[in-house]
This record gives sequence, structure tokens and C-alpha cells, in this order.
Amino acid sequence: CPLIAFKCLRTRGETRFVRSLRDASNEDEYQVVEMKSVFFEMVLNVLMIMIGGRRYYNNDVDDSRNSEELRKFKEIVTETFQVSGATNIGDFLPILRWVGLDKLENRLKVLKEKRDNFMQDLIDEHKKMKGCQGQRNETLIDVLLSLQQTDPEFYTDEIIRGMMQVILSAGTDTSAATMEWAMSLVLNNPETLIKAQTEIDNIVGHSRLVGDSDLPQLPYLHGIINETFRMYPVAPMLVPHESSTDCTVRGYRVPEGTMLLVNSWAIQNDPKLWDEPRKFKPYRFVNFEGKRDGFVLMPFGYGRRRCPGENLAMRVVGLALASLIQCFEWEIVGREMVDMREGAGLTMPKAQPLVAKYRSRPMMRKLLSQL
Ligand code: HEM
Repeated sequence: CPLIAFKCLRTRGETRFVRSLRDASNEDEYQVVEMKSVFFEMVLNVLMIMIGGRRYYNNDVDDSRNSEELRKFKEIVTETFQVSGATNIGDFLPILRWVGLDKLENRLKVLKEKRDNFMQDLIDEHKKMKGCQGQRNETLIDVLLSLQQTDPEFYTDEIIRGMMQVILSAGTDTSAATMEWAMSLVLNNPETLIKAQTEIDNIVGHSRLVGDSDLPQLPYLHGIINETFRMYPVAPMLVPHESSTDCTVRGYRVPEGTMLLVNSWAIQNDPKLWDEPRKFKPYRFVNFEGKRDGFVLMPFGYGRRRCPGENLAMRVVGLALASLIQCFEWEIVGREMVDMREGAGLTMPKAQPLVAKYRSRPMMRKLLSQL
């Protein structure tokens, strides 16, 4: 995935995420934190830093953006979420479109215009800064603009805006929701949290923050992530596909234009394929490798249309969880287990946002104070 090449920018976003939790924490007493927005803002920041070189959440403003730009960005994000899960009455009663009562479609048009203007301002700003690349890290917009020079007919501003938009909409909620499910699972299974902490302590120690290059040495952490994907896939029906021509698959005739939905949740929780499928057992993934080919685990889909962001997502999710586990102690709030019910939405969210208690680990305080 070419996106993971923006390592330096991405790491900036991830370190800030740990720093902001450190700032809100108290060394000795546990603090309560609502994790859904923490994860969402972190992923959005990481992606926006990679795309355009700036982040838009947290109050300790560092980049040269002004508050008006920040306000616009937050407004666009909030509105996108309000409309993306909504039912469009005009899809069922097309007559409403002709009489102009299709309100959702109108809202979407206005939102698209706002979003396009925002993205275009960022692109124009990068065009003006051309030639200063040596003084700052190269962003995705810089790369796409250099491709525009060699292939202007394909890499138009409109295509670049579309790419920025698709990365944000396909990458943010999916990664953030996966982290929230994973943290909820480890809080309900504290022995897994201790095992993951021990693994990170043994491999990374306490004098530096876990980094990209440590991830392949952390099989138990990967077990936690894969087990989360298996039990709570954020795209449980993957994404609908349609056959472009008549075809036959394993004896089944599939006419042209048939919509195909893959129920990956059912496969990943099938007792014929998995031992005690509703039990959280990260160890089942240690030495799992070959089984992936059997289509038993497919959180990112398969084939030509599989998720192009998989490698990036694995790093962002892996590093975020690893740093939370390395730096802080985590506990459930109150006596009740974390509520694991699923809510409705485009990407399978938790019905109740995760709220947890945390404080910095004594052996990590020196390092945290230096971040
Ligand atoms: C945990 C995080 C993620 C999960 C679970 C996930 C899952 C998926 C799934 C299931 C699909 C549909 C595959 C299919 O049609 O069979 C998909 C498509 C896609 N994903 Fe992801 N994704 C994640 C993160 C990301 C990120 C970070 C990006 C971009 C930076 C991204 C970009 C895309 C795009 C552009 C598509 C559409 C691909 C196409 O239709 O050709 N995803 N993703």
C-alpha cells in the first residue's frame, strides 16, 4: 500500500494521540475517557496529516491553519455522518424528486460542494507551496500533484479531490470502530490485556514508544486484532458487488446485474469452522497464517476489489492499540462488563460508545513526560 510510505507524517499523528491522552491523565488516579471520539479523531488526524500535512482535532494548535478552516472541517465531518446513515425517501418514492421534496439529495449536494471547496483550497495551497517541499514532509497531495504534471488528463483536480474523499470516508470509521471493539474486548478479558502488555514490555521495553518495526514481533497483539476482526467485523456484509455479465460459480448460475452480498460475519462465527466462535481467544491466531487462504477470515474482502487500505489500517490500528497498552493501565468503569451489543450504521458500530478508566503506567511515566 503506497500510503504507508508516509511513515514520518503518520508517526507524528500517532505520537500526538498518546501525548493528548497523557495530558488528560492523572498519574495516580484513574481518569474516565470516552474512547469512540478519541479513536475517531486520532484516525482522522493521522489521515489528514498524511493527505494534506495538517490535523484538525485537539486544541493545542500547531500548524499554520486558522480557526475558520478548523470550524469548516468539523462541520463537514459532522454533517457527513448525519447524512451517510440516513434513509433517502426519494429512493423509494421517485416522484418526490420531481416535486423537489427530496431533501436528503439536496443536503448531499450542498455538502458535496462544501467538501469540494475545502479539498480544493488544500490542493491550491499545495500548488502555491510547490518548490518548498525540501522544507517539509511530502504529503499525498504533493505526490498526486506531481503525477498531475506527468499525466494531466487523468490526475485532474477533481480526481485528486475524489481520492482524498474516498480515503477519508473508507478509512476513518472502519479503523476507529475496530479499535473501539478491540479495546472493549480486552477490557472484558483483562488477562488478554496483561498478556499483550507483557509481550510489548519484553520486545519494546519502557524507554521508547512502540513503533512500526516492532509490530511483526508482536504476534499476540495481532491475535487480538484478528480476533476482533473475526468477532466484530466492521463490514459484516463486505461491500455489495454486482455481476457485470452472466456467469456460473460452482454450478450456480448468476445472471448479469445480480447483487452479491457476502455474509463474512456468519463465516467468521461459524461453529463448523471455529472452535467456540463467540469466545475471545487471541491465541487461536498464533501460527494461523495458511488458513487465510481458506476464506474463513476476510475483514478486508477478497479479490480485485479487496480493501486497498489494509496495510495502512493494520499499522494504524496496531500502533494505536500497542501504544495504549504499553503506556497506560486500563479498567472497566463500574462493575458491569462493557456492553458488546451492535448498533446500526454503515460500519458496524457499538450500540453504546466505549467509556473506560485509565492512568499512566508507573514505568512509562519518564518516557511519557518526554513526548
Ligand atoms: C480496519 C480498517 C478497515 C477495514 C476493516 C476495511 C474493510 C474494507 C472492506 C470489507 C472493503 C470492501 C471489500 C470488498 O468489496 O470485497 C473495503 C473497501 C475499501 N477500503 Fe477499506 N477497510 C479499512 C480501512 C481502510 C483504509 C484505512 C482505507 C484508506 C486509506 C480504506 C480504503 C478502502 C477503499 C478505497 C475501498 C474500496 C475499494 C474498491 O471498491 O475497489 N479502507 N474496505
